[in-house]
Amino acid sequence: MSVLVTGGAGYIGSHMVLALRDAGREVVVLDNLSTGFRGAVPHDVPFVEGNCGDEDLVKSIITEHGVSAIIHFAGSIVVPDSVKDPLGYYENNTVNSRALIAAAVASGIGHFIFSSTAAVYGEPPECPIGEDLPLAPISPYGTSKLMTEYMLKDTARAHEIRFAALRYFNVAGADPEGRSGQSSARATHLIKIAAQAAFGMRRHMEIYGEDYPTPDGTCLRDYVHVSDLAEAHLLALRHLEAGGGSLVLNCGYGRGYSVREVISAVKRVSGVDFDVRLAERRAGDPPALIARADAIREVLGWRPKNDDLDKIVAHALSWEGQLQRSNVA
Ligand SMILES: NC(=O)c1ccc[n+]([C@@H]2O[C@H](COP(=O)([O-])OP(=O)(O)OC[C@H]3O[C@@H](n4cnc5c(N)ncnc54)[C@H](O)[C@@H]3O)[C@@H](O)[C@H]2O)c1
Ligand SMILES: O=c1ccn([C@@H]2O[C@H](COP(=O)(O)OP(=O)(O)O[C@H]3O[C@H](CO)[C@H](O)[C@H](O)[C@H]3O)[C@@H](O)[C@H]2O)c(=O)[nH]1
Repeated sequence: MSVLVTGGAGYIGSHMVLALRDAGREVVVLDNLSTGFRGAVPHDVPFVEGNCGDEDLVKSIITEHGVSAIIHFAGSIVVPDSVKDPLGYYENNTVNSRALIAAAVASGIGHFIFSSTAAVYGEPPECPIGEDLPLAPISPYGTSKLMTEYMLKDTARAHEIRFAALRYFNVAGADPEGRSGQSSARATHLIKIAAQAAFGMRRHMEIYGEDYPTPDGTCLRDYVHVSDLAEAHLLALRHLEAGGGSLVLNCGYGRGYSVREVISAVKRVSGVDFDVRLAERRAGDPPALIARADAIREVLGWRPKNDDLDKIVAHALSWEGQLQRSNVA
């Protein structure tokens, strides 16, 4: 029995493919390569280039590869882009997810794991953020993801399918063995940008606002290592396969670091004192997003191995170095 990974050529999906293979599972990847890289998927893993919203294609992959579970990473992920192009985001994140879920139901798939996000909470009234806080996304990106959570909940009531929606906080780092990492040069994420600055690929970087109500005035985020996140999906898959019920869980460590603390860590670990400037606040950035993280540990027995900011930064830098060497070569 095989696991279908949509978006498996992307940043998080490629780490999932590695984790599944390391666990001895059969995998097939479906990705349209809009932001992913063919080279991120090992050559001995079956790869189909196409749209996860193509129901007939998904059904044929399920039949051909004997798929028993789907892990769905495919989607569009840049929050400000979703504000400029809401219908594009609803199309790719919600409409295509609907088609994927329909293909799963029609093909008798019993287990479905979905990449949700802390963005479903919007600007939460309290922090750390428990799963039971109000769901009030403030961007089309967050809403497009929440709508997929709702579709899964309703579908699981009506059909023989159970799901896990994992609400990721800030995903960062790279495979500790150097097999994958965040490859998109256009990435907007803080640690990726700071790593690019450390390698001289940017002349400087900016801090978006230092007048937030936080200890040093910059935003607090809960940075979770991408390999720990992949491990959480494996545990969620085992939970569903063992007959466990559907789940909605935060995936973070429950500790926040400020933008300044992250930049200091990148400077300390890289040994490079790159230029950092102060800029205006970026629209839509909540001051603090920190997970209440006990449920995932209790329910799934998740024991992250990389819960350490310097380690996350070291792995991100190591991957950035590999990327740079391969671009120069
Ligand atoms: N990176 C984060 O911090 C973060 C946080 C919360 C949630 N997420 C979610 O995790 C998932 C993966 O994010 P990522 O950071 O790896 O992004 P990514 O852009 O690296 O990966 C997305 C992958 O999906 C593919 N894709 C996009 N639309 C597709 C479609 N219609 N059909 C087939 N393939 C398609 C892309 O080519 C890419 O390989 C996304 O759903 C995202 O919303 C990410
Ligand atoms: O060059 C930069 C980049 C980021 N930041 C700041 O660093 C913090 C983290 O920003 P990221 O862009 O790395 O991450 P976000 O918190 O905006 O968002 C990420 O996490 C969210 C959930 O927490 C969503 O899932 C979203 O998809 C994902 O990009 C923010 O305060 C941001 O303003 C800077 O100061 N300078």
